[in-house]
Amino acid sequence: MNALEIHKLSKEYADRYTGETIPAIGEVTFSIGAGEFVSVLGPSGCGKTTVLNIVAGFIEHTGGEVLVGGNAVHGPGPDRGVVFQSHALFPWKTVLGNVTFGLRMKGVARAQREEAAADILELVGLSGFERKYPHELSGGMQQRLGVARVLVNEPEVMLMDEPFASIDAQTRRKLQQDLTGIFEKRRPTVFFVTHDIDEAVFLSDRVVVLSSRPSTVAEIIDVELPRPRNWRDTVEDPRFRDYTHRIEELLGGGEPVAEAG
Ligand SMILES: Nc1ncnc2c1ncn2[C@@H]1O[C@H](COP(=O)(O)OP(=O)(O)OP(=O)(O)O)[C@@H](O)[C@H]1O
Repeated sequence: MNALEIHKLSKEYADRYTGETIPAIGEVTFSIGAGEFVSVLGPSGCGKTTVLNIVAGFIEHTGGEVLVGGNAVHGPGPDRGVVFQSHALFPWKTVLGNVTFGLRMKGVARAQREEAAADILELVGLSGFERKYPHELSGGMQQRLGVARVLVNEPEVMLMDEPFASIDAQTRRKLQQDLTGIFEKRRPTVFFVTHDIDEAVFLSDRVVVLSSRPSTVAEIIDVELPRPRNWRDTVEDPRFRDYTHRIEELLGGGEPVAEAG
């Protein structure tokens, strides 16, 4: 069974002033297998965040179906964990308090939640920072804490909406590398929204490219690059450029790739 199934999803917004109907998502169908990393890319305003927010249960869809672990989505739930761009950490809680919050809500005993938190903090490179507060961490560390906080709850699907968008280019590369390492060790199911083609190809098993609004799936690219991945080796693989060129073409921003021969 797929961890996430999106079937003929559509969404219309009503314009707040005119009441006019705005079709945001035309018809989108794709699925994500358990333990798979799938990115969604598309032109600005095509509805990527809308799809993610529907899967998260933050907004209702107009048509079609979204299933998480076989159950229809009609609101937020603990089977989905969202990593926000702006971290959404609790500023008054320590690193440990932020990571264990979800487990506490689920009634997991203290010893068990602290053990789970220790594992996750080790995985994301935040061991030793348990007693710090979010404001004492760098932007990159806060982002890793955001990932840890979601991962520790072992959601059916982890949703990430441009988590690195507000981070400087240098740190961003490092965080992408870290996220790949975390993914390869834990294999969560990830639905990742991004504008960055290189990022999508580097991180993903598959990239879903959406058309402009009202969006449909233009193409799904299977990224057959070996894991474990690191930036240096991955960009040197000629297939990496083939994938990014193909996506550029689909988004209408790149030169057509010359036919071989
Ligand atoms: N609450 C809303 N009311 C009306 N229209 C909306 C609302 N939210 C989004 N839209 C419209 O729906 C379309 C899709 O928006 P969405 O933010 O999902 O796109 P996106 O692909 O994530 O955009 P970007 O690439 O710029 O982040 C846009 O045209 C947007 O203006």
